[in-house]
Amino acid sequence: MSPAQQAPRRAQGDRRPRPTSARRVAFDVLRAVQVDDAYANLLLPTRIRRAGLSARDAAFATELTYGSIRMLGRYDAIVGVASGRRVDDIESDVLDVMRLGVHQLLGMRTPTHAAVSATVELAREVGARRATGFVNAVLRKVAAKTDDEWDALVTEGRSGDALLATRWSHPSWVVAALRDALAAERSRDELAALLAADNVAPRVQLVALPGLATDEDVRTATTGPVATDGDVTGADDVTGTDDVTGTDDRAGVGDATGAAPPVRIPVADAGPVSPVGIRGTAGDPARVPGVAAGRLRVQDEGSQLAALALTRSSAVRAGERWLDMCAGPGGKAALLAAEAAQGGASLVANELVPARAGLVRKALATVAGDDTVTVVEGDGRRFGKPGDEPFDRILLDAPCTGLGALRRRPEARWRKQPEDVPELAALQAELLDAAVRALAPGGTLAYVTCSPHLAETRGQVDALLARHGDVLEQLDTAGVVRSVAARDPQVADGPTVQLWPHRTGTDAMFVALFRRRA
Ligand SMILES: C[S@@+](CC[C@H](N)C(=O)[O-])C[C@H]1O[C@@H](n2cnc3c(N)ncnc32)[C@H](O)[C@@H]1O
Repeated sequence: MSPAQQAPRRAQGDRRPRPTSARRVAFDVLRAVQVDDAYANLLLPTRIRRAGLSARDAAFATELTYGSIRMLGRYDAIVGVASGRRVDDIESDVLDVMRLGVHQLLGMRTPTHAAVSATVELAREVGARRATGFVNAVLRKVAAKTDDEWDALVTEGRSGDALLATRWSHPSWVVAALRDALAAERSRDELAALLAADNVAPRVQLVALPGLATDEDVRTATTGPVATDGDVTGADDVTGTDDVTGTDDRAGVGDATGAAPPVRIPVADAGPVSPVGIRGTAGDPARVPGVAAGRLRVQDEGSQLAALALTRSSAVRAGERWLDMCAGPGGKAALLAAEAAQGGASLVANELVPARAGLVRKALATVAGDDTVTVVEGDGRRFGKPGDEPFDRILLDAPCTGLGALRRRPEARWRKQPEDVPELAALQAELLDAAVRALAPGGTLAYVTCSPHLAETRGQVDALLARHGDVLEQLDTAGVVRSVAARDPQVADGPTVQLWPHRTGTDAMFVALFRRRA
């Protein structure tokens, strides 16, 4: 049993400060996510370091934190049934303690005694002493049933999106949005597999920057145990995701009617889908020499394909001018810069938020010199004014709901609201208008989102063509992505591309390519 699973015994009267346990780290991060709107993937590595957790306890804290946040909706339903109370009536710190306990019992298979006693101890430690009896009683009830039995109980009387939302711990509006996006490519029957994939911890993926990464970099990056996103302690671009290699054998859903065949997430470790991607990274990527030197970067392979779809859709002519309109924190800009340097093009990387522009500068510092890249700060909507020099290739990786990256951002599914969509869609449309203005005749525009929400993807493209169909021509994006990819990216035919985590093990990136008529 690891120290994380056993409450330390201390002599009476021992006044030394108690070492921070893995469970306490997970509790503190869960609280900060709820109360201060913190981001788990940014806060957790700091807290783990500060607590001095061993590698094993760090892994325990990571799974406990991420898993509890992802499965929060489902666990609240279980706590509601087990306690006989509305979760809204349970004090929030006590509820957080119980969420962590339920994840140990149902999500991590921690032995019942260890999970219950250590969670009761945690309640005491965080000042919820008054509730230790309640926590103990509820967790014992939870432990008395299997996950499948709980599934039947919490989904009883529910159907359609409400059933899927509870079973797979997604808000109903997100389930509906994902269903609509799959239905748009006649893949509605993949919904359960997608929802299940969103709940699997992603593995880190790296990009080997063209012209910079060496064979030795790639070799040293792939030797050793596989890391998940939570192991990333030092990379500034925490965009790693991966294959859905887990198998979730909880009774699943075949459709929204509640029939429950098991959902098997495909074991998709067929090697990288990006020609410059690396999967199966060894240990903490921040300690990989090529990453430390900036020749390799943590980056989801969907993001890599999106960037390469722009840079490799046609041969690069020396002297081309490229623009990354919304570049922060600089993941795609780094790949664009490496590609630009290879082809003799130059890149302007723009970002609205100064702190994020700083991250872009940092990302580009080791990739290309000032003759190749310029980082500028400001609103992307200012581009394309009369008299401005146009760009030959533009990447608009637009601010979006991020519903395509729910595996990596565990709290995102609970934080985004349906009301965010129209506001973001309006901004995306204005940025697209600016991109069209700024595009040179014959130039290529890549519109990219890490969201599959139709209002941000196909809907946005239809509206763009309605406004600018006279000057814009749609390219065969599916053909381009297939030609760029290292293996079949499993995308539907058509002028736009939607990647999916349950198919390719990438984020659900959307890509649409356009050419400005000469
Ligand atoms: C999806 S992220 C871009 C991710 C980036 N391409 C990468 O691969 O690392 C969108 C970025 O757009 C920025 N942004 C939001 N509104 C903007 C605007 N009006 N003009 C320019 N950038 C904006 C956000 O701050 C955010 O950094």
